[in-house]
Amino acid sequence: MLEIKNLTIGYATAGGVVKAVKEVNFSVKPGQIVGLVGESGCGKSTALFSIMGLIKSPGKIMDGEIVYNGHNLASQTPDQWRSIRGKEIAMIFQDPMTTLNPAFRVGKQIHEVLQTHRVIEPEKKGWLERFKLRHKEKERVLTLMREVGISAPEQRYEAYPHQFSGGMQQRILIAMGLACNPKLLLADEPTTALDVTIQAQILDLLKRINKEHGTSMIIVTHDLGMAAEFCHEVAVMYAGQIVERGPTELLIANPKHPYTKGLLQSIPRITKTRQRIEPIPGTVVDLAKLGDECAFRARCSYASDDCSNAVTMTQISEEHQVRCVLYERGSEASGIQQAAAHF
Ligand SMILES: Nc1ncnc2c1ncn2[C@@H]1O[C@H](COP(=O)(O)OP(=O)(O)OP(=O)(O)O)[C@@H](O)[C@H]1O
Repeated sequence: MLEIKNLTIGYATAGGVVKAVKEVNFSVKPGQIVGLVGESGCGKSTALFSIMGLIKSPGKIMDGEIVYNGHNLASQTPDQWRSIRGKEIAMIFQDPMTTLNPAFRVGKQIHEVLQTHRVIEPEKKGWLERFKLRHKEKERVLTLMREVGISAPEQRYEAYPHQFSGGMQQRILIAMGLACNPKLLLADEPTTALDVTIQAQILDLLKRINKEHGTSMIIVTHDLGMAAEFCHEVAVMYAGQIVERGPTELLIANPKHPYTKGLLQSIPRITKTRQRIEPIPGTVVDLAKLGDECAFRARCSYASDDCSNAVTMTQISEEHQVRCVLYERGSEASGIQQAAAHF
């Protein structure tokens, strides 16, 4: 359904071009949920926004393809992009308060998505037909509100965003995303602004939508624990590159990259009392200063001189890939493979 091929996105800055996304490859199959996971500044949102055609200057797609159902979106005109945005591919943003317009009633805001894409085409232009169309569209809005768990939608249609809690506002955004029955839903940290119990409810809702409508999803999150529960596949990003990718169960049970391992060790677990959480030392490298070397080497306890060269993706098994010199072909000779075995 979606294949990202060798995608590189750069931002022009005073200090030169910063590659926020660098030679990224991943795919999404119909009905699949893929998680893009990593710390802040790793390029997750840039990768996600590019699929919606929302990279703005000084950002630019420098290389690669975004192939959606056989068409390369990266070479589309803004008009072509507009025709699929919201209809085929929709997006839920991180903070509902900045996405919803505080001056308009929520029902009207969901209604507007339907109007923009004309899911229900007017057969004729007479006043009766227009009245019937408006009625049908309002019914669709109420159905959407009910589907995302908003009770008494008839009354709440008329309410303003500030009259809803954070969780309910996020449900409104999900209803807007679903309005045109998209095949692919993109979510940028959809639960970050919510408290834990509400987070779980929103994730349950997204899971139900995925199961009932077969909607594929890409979820961007810094929380590997959340991705482990929610996604079929996980791609771990670091400094603009995917460093490990694979089916969730495989990747969680058998993480290969030191960064993935570090992310896993920093997840608190309530089942283990007095468990020691091991934060990853240091911070994400400054992308402007990054060359071809492994971007994680300064924070990695396994770093060696070999890490100063460009690192390619190594196929661990049919579906599991990792970008680390510990697993690169030829490393056996230098004995590094032994370190990997103990890792
Ligand atoms: N408008 C911009 N101008 C210059 N550089 C930018 C711009 N936007 C992003 N970047 C660069 O791209 C990098 C990746 O940003 P991006 O927002 O995609 O990361 P992220 O992993 O989604 O982080 P977050 O979770 O904080 O949104 C940033 O660290 C920054 O160096």
